[in-house]
Amino acid sequence: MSKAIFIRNASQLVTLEGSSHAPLVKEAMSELRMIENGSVWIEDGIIQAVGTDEELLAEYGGRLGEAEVVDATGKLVTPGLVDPHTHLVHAGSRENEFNMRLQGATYMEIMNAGGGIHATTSATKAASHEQLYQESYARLDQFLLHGVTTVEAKSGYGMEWETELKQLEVAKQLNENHVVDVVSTFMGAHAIPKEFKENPDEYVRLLVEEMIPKVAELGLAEFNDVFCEHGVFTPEQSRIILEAGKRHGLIPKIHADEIVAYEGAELAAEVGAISADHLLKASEKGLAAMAEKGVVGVLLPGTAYFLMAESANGRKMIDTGVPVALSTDCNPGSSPTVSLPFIMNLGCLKMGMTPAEVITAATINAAHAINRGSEIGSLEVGKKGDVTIFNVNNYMKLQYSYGVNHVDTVVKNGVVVVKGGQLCEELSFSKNESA
Ligand SMILES: N=CN[C@@H](CCC(=O)O)C(=O)O
Ligand SMILES: [Zn+2]
Repeated sequence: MSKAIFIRNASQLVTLEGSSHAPLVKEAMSELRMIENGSVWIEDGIIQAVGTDEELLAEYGGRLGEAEVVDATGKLVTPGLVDPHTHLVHAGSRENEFNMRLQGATYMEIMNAGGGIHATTSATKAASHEQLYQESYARLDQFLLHGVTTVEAKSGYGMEWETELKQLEVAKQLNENHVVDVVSTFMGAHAIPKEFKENPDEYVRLLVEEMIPKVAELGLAEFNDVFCEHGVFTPEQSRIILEAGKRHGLIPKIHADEIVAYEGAELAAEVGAISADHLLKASEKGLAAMAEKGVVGVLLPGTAYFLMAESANGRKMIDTGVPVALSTDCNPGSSPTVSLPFIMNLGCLKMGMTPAEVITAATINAAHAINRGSEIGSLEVGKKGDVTIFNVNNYMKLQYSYGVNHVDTVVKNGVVVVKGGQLCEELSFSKNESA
């Protein structure tokens, strides 16, 4: 059992209280439910009280000696950030492709020539379980240093059973051993493997009849994702794959309308996906359907930035009523970053979102995109003690002052794991010890 934590006197404490049941939409995305001079009492890993410092002192003043006090005077306190779309578990990097793209090659040209996702697939296949674990563990440390306490992680750099299994097992082990929570998605449908180029439907059959049932049976993923894109999986193939996942209890997610308009947003609404991600080219009809069905739009402005493409229109999506979340899309090809705060800055500057909206998008709405809205994403009684403290005194400054890591302290499951912007070395980062 961990010591109580008393975070005191934040200049702004963003609670986002009251939105655990459904993601926030439209104007409600700007309602941060902020408390000035705010404090939080966490015990046994769970938030016990949230209010002004005066209110909490009245309730817990007699127990001050029992708690580790974190002075947040002059600081911004938010729920631990949530990243709902990453390709965390992979081996290697692709700076050579970065160079090729700077000289005019496109992402799809590189992939169709056997690079891109295929290059990372080869590196991931060749890596041992231990290598993959260590590389991904180091990335999780970096996520934590940037204020992120929960990360979704997709497989998809195998596209054959053995390597998909290795990626999912690494993700499971990371979730067990690292303080950051890792939520798994099966993405065997990340590309058409080279061996199936002439007969992609045969690979779809393999996914539907063999891989998806095995993943579900082993309990290795909660979600099933597909790259629905011209030249990758067609909407019809995507529908077949997502429906198969549903039959096995895997919740659909979809990489939709990233490079060309392909009715991915419409498909997400039709199959009842929890989120549709990318959406750079999504149609108005598709976005309206997503808004109606409450499908979260996970926007990845870091990918557009890195691929030198025009960002998705976050402003229009919010005004249409789509619940919007933000993510790094951390992957070695189109977004090699772990900085969710930088992505939030891009949300403002490239997608017309406000500083308040991007906080909602990286906390409670991101939590809903991975079915965790009732556990994380807001600071309220009964939720996990996941808190990020920034060295700025107001939420607007977090986006205004960009390119700097403002994270001062991170509390995960009620334990201080980052202090003064550094990982706490005394912690072994084992969940069993921190919870
Ligand atoms: N678009 C497809 N998948 C990833 C990129 C993966 C890669 O290039 O390795 C994405 O979400 O951007
Ligand atoms: Zn992705």
